[in-house]
Amino acid sequence: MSHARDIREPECTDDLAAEQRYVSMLYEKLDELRRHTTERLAETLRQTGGTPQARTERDISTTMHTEKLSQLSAVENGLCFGRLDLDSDERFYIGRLGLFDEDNEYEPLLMDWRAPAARPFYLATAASRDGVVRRRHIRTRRRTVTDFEDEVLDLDSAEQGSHLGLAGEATLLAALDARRTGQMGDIVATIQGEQDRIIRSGMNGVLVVQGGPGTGKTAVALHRAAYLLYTYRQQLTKRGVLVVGPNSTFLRYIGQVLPSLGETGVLLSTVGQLYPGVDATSAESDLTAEIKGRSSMVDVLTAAVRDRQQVPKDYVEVTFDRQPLRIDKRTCSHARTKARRSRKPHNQARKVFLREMFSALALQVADRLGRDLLDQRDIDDIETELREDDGVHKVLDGLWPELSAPKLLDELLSSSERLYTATRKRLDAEERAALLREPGAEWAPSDAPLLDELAELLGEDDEQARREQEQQEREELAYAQGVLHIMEQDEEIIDPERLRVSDVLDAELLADRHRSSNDLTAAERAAGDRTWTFGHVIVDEAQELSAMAWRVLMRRCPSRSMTLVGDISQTGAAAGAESWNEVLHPYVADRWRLEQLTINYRTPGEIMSVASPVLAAMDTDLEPPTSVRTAGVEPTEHEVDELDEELPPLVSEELRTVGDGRMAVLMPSQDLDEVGGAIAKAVPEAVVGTRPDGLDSPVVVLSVNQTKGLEFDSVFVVEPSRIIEESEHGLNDLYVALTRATQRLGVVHTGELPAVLDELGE
Ligand SMILES: Nc1ncnc2c1ncn2[C@@H]1O[C@H](COP(=O)(O)OP(=O)(O)OP(=O)(O)O)[C@@H](O)[C@H]1O
Repeated sequence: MSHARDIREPECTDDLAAEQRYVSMLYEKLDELRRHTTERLAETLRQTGGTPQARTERDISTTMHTEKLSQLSAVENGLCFGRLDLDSDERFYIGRLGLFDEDNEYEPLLMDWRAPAARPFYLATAASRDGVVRRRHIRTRRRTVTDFEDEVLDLDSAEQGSHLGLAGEATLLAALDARRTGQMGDIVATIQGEQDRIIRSGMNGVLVVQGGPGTGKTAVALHRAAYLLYTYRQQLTKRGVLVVGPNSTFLRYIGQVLPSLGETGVLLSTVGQLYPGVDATSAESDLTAEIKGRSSMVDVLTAAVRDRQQVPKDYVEVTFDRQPLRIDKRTCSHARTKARRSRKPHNQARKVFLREMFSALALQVADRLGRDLLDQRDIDDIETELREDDGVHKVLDGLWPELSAPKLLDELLSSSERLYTATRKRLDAEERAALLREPGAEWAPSDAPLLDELAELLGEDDEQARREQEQQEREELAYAQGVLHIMEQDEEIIDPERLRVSDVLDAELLADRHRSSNDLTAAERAAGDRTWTFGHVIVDEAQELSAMAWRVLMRRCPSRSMTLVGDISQTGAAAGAESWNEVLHPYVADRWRLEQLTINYRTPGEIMSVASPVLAAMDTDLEPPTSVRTAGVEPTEHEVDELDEELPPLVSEELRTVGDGRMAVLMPSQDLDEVGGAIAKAVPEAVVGTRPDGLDSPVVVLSVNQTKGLEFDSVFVVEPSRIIEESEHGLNDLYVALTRATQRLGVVHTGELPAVLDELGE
């Protein structure tokens, strides 16, 4: 039972008509705003520039109008979804953005859901009304009002209240019962009280949101991003917001939520994409990922870098100025010590090493020529010649090479000698063997944090970056000159009398325009810049991150303004977290706040009865979340002899029941190729693994760790015993798999069911 009381009486058709009139007026307003913004944008684009300042202003206006337009088109569906009637007889409509009546002193016509005054829509209860008499949930399809649900907040209705204290229960349940589409939708019309408190929590410091499966952690995290961007727009537009998710399938799944809320200034990334230019997705064993995730890898990488700062055993001889020149151990050791003592990163300390070496070698040459006969200028000349000598350079490059993170890591992981030198104090032989791989092998997700760490240890070579920037500017100018040339030729052919392009536009101006048309949002610029620091960082499935991944994220967020959402009982990664304190203590000690979500919106009661004993079997004191609803369907159990033969027909049959919904078959990763292959052969709609089209297909076959954060109308969990045995966090994995379904669950197995699923057998 809800505390919602439907007060629609016979006059409700009038009410519906009245709401339709109001909502239609809002859409007219929206159309008008779109027209106006389109005109302004066209006007701005027509301006040719003039002074640099005018050009900058034009570019800013262009970006502003373009963003405004995409925001206005994003709010088309469900523009208005609520109404608040207050004690004061005032009435507010709540929606996806704010609309005002310019002709009437900017009276609010529609209040943005994030505005402080809209808050009672999510929080007011009969016991704590906050001036609200009635809350109305308005449901629309396209621009038509189809229905509404009223809650009258008085003590009478409080007595009938739902024990879970849900707001807009009928609207909420309708949203939860809807078929899944393969894309996560926003929940802006039905955010619940405990979620709202998290969404609107202040931006400073680290906020951890712990919640069991289906409690809306992902939804809350994304709505929080939208709320923070609205409330702290100035700060956050400049630095951007980073949202980190467990894999690219998940990012595709959540990709539409923020745009549907009109927010585009957010960078979505996996850990494997945090090092610019790399999309690390290659598979690796749990052991390898776990070792690479350890914080002691910092020492390993430091040792690997030092190993590349060599001195000769005795000496190396090169010919300089037709005479032999000895580059000896003592000189090199001295230069290396000086360079290391500079405490600069490797590539910058290299300059110190070279300076020391060239000056020592110049003196050596001067001695040979007779130093008494030379003055300082002569010695400087010798040094210049040494610097320009390829032979000398080659030797010094070998002793202290300039390194890039990808090159060093690749050379380290593909050489057993280098690995031994860097890890002998930290790893045993078996662990070392787990790290060894082929040269040039694809990067795995756990490599990205190592690349980032190495980039820190190596340092950027600014000179190189500057040279590249200058080169790029020269190329842009040459390109612009080329464009002008072609345009002029065309014009000459068409009309020699006409005003020529070059009369109004020179190449530099054109190049400049080309550059500024590359005007990127903070999120886009951040994606290509390893040293970018974000205004706020949100991590979903945060329990999966390794110690090394946390180091990268903390570097990206020196202000420590972060929201971390996750569930310790769902930790699957071998390098993942056992407790939030263990993760955060090294960075913020105990200065972090914890919020908990307790209501499960996804998994129906019948399925949670099967999943809860799995949680109870783990070494945790976490409670399972309370399901908000039942589905009216009991989970099923299917014992089979041959998976390859018997599973595909079961899947086909289930697909017929699911209709136009989505289904997933989840299994141990070791079975994915064979059993997945058999399903794909027999069920043409099936997609196996994390192909981009997987979420759009009626049925997808995934391993458990590929299913993190996702949900489906119906789920088959295959071989639960093997899921438990397959990894160190096997029970957690089974718990994740069992809690992915919104309606129906089937468990398919060959041998005995594990004891934790006794409930199912009964
Ligand atoms: N207030 C709400 N109104 C409507 N739907 C909601 C609400 N809260 C959560 N949901 C829905 O419940 C489902 C589960 O939410 P979500 O995926 O955010 O949970 P989660 O805690 O991240 O789950 P997990 O940890 O198991 O991945 C989603 O379909 C989401 O849209």
